[in-house]
Amino acid sequence: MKDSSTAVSQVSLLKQKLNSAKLALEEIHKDRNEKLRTLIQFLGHLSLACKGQNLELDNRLAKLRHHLQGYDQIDEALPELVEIERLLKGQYNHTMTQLEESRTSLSRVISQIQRVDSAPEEIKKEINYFKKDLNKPIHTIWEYIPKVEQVIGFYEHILQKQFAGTDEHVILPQHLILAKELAQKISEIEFRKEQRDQILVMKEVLMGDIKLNTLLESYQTILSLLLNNIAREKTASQDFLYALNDAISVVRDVVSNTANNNERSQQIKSQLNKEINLRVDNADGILIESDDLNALKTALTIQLSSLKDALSRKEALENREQTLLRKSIESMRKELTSITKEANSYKEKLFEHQKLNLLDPLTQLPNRTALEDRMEQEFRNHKRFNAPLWVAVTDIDYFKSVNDNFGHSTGDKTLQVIAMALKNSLRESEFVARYGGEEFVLLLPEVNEDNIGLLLNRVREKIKNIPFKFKNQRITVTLSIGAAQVMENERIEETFERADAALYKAKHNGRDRVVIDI
Ligand SMILES: Nc1nc2c(ncn2[C@@H]2O[C@H](COP(=O)(O)OP(=O)(O)OP(=O)(O)O)[C@@H](O)[C@H]2O)c(=O)[nH]1
Repeated sequence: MKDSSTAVSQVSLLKQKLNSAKLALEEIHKDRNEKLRTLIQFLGHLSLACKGQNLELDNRLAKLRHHLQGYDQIDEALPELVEIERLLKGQYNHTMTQLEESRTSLSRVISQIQRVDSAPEEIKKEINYFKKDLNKPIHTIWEYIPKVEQVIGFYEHILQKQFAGTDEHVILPQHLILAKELAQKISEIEFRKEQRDQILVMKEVLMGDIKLNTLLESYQTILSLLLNNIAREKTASQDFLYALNDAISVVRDVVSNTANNNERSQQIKSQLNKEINLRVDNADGILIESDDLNALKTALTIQLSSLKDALSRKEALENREQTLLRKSIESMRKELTSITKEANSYKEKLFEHQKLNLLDPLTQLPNRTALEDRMEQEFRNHKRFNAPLWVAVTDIDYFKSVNDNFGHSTGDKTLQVIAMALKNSLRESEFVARYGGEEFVLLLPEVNEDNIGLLLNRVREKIKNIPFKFKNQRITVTLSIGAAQVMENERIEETFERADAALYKAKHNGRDRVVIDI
């Protein structure tokens, strides 16, 4: 009985121990599973980090993760671990060799950059430091990447500098057209005497093989010359206005001073008049009242001396007044003379300017604006007097070849000679203007239909016979001319268009001829 109860208690003790052993085992399992999970996670990250570097390593890491999923397969995982360790070592050596190779090629690149002479000094210094630093070994790819970035930075710097310094931008056909147009425009603008040489040089450059930068610089220079001229004109008119303003203030001061003086004089004068009247009244009273001649004499003498005194004060006052007035008039006259002079010179300048605005600066012939004015005027006369009026448009033949073969300045001189010859071949009442480029327009009033052909052919022959000699070569320059007469109920602009169309025909039919639109 005693034994059985001992056995029961022993069994119960053993049960207890078994239970607690079970619990402890569960605890160990739990702990192991957690550690395995962490290990698998770690392997997952490791696989990701190594992915793509070595295919075998990738596979083995995946296998290892798989083995570790089950406790039973842990033993199978051990040989995998040894293999992975071997592969990792190999991978490390491979990476180190690659890094060393990359470091050597980076050194080569940097030596090449060092050879770029145009590199800025500060960059050259930085490159030197960088090259020294590159002698130290590189252990990881993460040390290598910033170095590559630095080299790219050096390249960028040098390229930027080179692009900024270069003026070899590509010049396109439209740039050349712009350059020619600019040359043309500046021949139509009147520049100041001291600016003309600069403009001539610029024109020559613009007509030649120009670079884009030079074209931009020319635009900039012309703009600043024009702005400078505008500013000068503004200053001239401002100066005149200031002078006018000063003169007006002086005159206003003189007038107001004179008015003040006058007022004061008037007051003194009226006092003096009162005093004089009083003295005369007193003298009257004395004459009436006095019986004694001696007393009368004495009293009158006193009154007369006071009267004399008042009169001489009045005279002095009037003299002073006159002097002041003379002075005022004199200073006003001076101011007016000076302002008249100023106004005259300003008027002259304006007139000159107006004249210049109507003149073509190269040929000194009336320009297109002047032509438009004259056309209106001639058209009015034609309407009023019912007299014939002709418009002739003329253009130099193959003028481009003069420029191309002998230079633009020879072209300019040719234009000047032809312009003069055209002007000299016309009568006083006739008119010629430079319409633009190598085109001229003639207005011919009072020429009848029978004579127009003769007249224009004479002009054409005259130009053809000018003995031009360029580079020791005798050159004949010819004109093509188109003409039309103003018809009834026609605007002069329409006549112009018909004359222009006739010129086109003259060109088309072989040039050096006159075509009249009838
Ligand atoms: N030197 C100079 N040349 C000018 C001026 N204005 C226009 N030209 C030139 O005149 C030439 C006109 O050429 P085109 O319109 O081709 O005519 P073209 O050579 O005269 O030939 P056709 O008119 O067909 O007979 C261009 O080369 C212009 O540059 C100027 O003020 N000075």
